[in-house]
Amino acid sequence: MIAIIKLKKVFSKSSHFLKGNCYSTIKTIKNVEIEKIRNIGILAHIDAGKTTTTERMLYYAGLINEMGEVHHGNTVTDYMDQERERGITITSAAVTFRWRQNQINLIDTPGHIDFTMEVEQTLNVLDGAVVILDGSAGVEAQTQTVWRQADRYKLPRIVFVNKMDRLDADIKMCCESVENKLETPYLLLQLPIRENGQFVGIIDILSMEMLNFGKAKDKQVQRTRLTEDKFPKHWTEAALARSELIDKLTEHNDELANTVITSESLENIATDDIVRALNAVTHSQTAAPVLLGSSYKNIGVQSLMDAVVLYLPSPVHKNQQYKCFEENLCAKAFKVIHDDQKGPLVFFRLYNGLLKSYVWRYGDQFAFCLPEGQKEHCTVIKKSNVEEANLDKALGTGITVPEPVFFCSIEPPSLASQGALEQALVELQREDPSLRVSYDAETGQTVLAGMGELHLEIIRDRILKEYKIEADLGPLQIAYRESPTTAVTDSLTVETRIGNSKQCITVKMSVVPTDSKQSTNDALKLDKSPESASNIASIFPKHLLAVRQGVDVGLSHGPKISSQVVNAHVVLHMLEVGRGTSETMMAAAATQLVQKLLRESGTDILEPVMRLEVVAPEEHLSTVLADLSRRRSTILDVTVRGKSKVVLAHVPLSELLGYSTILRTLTSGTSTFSMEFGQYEKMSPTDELTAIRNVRGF
Ligand SMILES: Nc1nc2c(ncn2[C@@H]2O[C@H](COP(=O)(O)OP(=O)(O)OP(=O)(O)O)[C@@H](O)[C@H]2O)c(=O)[nH]1
Repeated sequence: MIAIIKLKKVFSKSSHFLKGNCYSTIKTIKNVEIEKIRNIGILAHIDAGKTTTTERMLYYAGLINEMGEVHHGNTVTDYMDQERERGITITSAAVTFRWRQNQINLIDTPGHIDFTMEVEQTLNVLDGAVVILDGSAGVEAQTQTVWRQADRYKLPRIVFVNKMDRLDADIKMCCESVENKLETPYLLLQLPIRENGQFVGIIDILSMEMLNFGKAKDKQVQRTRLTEDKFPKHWTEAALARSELIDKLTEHNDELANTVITSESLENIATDDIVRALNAVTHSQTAAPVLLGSSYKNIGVQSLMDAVVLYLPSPVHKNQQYKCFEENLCAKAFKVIHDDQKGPLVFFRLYNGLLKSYVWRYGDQFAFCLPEGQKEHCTVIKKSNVEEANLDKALGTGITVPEPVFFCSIEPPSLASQGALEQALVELQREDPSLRVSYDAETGQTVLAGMGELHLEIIRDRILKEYKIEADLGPLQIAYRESPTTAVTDSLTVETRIGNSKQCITVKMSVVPTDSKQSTNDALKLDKSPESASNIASIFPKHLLAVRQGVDVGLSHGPKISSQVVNAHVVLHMLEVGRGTSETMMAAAATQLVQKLLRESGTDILEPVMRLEVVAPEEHLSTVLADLSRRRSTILDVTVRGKSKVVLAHVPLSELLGYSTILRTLTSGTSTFSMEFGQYEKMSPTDELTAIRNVRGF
């Protein structure tokens, strides 16, 4: 049995469709052969039309009777209040529907970079994906990001070029952008039909048919065979595109290449042979099939659903990786949602075995949820009877949690609501690993760190609406980092006397700058040199743990602006602890020494630099460039996209606060932008001074 299972009541607050329908996946699964299941995600740049396309799919599958629209705030998958109000997807939503005897489990994902964590969690459990492009924009910045993410999970993909009804839509440009920007050969399967400039239908170049999708609510697609005498223009175009497709496919598929060699002409190649080759090529991810349409105008969505079934893999392939579990149950948790009554609910995909109760692996822990009605909801299973090596191979390394680049303090409206706020933050953080919550002992404040302005704004909104707490958010601040400039070594001895007992500790450590690519998780290293070896070997594990914790605290506050220290290792050379010395004191001594070392070494401030893409009409290009030059930016490229110019630049995040309003004002609302985190970069001395002044508030 395999499924993406959504647990009961997840959507109970607002979704008309999902009410009472929550176990449907499990029920239908029993009647569907595994080869007929598709676990897919919809991925794209913001506003390409993911939610609109999903809504059409649900309608054609017969799951809903009316199609919702994003601008009416009534789509099935944008179910949160914040999504409906803002017309954007914030959280992934899973829906299940039947399509021509197949079962499609589909996850609609957010396009905005601030919610990239949602995409990452989702990709972890999919078998394939539909990547949607805006027909007038082609591959955009966030498309490249999600494509790279999908590459990491080796997901077979098909591309759907949406918004072909727009006058500036250009299928050729879109295909070329797939090849150039995603570095993936495209396999174009359809051509647009335009009448008086209007997009009215599609030519299927495999079957050599014209597809007419009728009026808005029609579910039937009318197919008309293309013949040379009746439709000479379309026929010629389609015949040419078909031979180009076969030609390209033979480069990636030997079986089709052999068929072509033995066949008299390309026209004789059977559609089934092409479909088989397309299926193999898509699975191997050597090229991507491209389909087109306009979801909003209800053109092409049924063909896209057919393509999902034809070209994207069933779970069978991935399941092979989990055979090592034999009779054991294996499932991968990918999403947690909090329900008012039931507490945390976990979405997971089941790979192997039989589901009797709920089991998941989250991070490096296995958790086992007992069936409903039993008090104890969660127990951690420390050991599995599956070999660790097999387990890691099957489950992979898990998701990558992006670095937060913004933070702000959060305070409850009154002391009485402190507990409720803490609980809300625990729950929100469990749902969203890209939200970090910490306590700053120096200021006594709770600090939220997140992916962007919108991310933290949505968190505040959710605290207000879902938890009814009017929390105060401090001003948004940039998450700077500090890195040590030189290696330094020092030691520290601390002695205290409480009553008759004396506590004493001597510790010697170094702070060593490292390459930025080296992980700073687990920053403490042990000195393996002969002089230190015997002392290090004699340290009790619990003492080492205390030192490790102390080092982490020491690194969390750099000497310049109290920001996280990165690109550093701390090497422990020696630890001597007097009898009766507490672990708290050991940790405190380690913290004190690390901070002393950092002061001695001195630190550089690093700032987050974003990859910014601005799409502006030609007449506003010079204004946009002039403004960017005042923002310490590096212009990487300026390209043409239809009638617009696309500017790609590296810009420090601190220069982009409130950029959406600025760009709107500068270009009278005609331009759009998107940005993603690029890297941390060292600041110049003058910029450092400005940053220090800003952080310290003078
Ligand atoms: N002209 C045109 N507009 C479309 C089409 N499909 C979607 N739209 C519009 O584009 C806007 C964005 O559509 P969505 O479906 O919300 O896009 P999305 O990719 O889900 O957006 P996010 O989830 O917020 O990233 C909405 O106003 C849609 O009505 C289309 O085929 N043609």
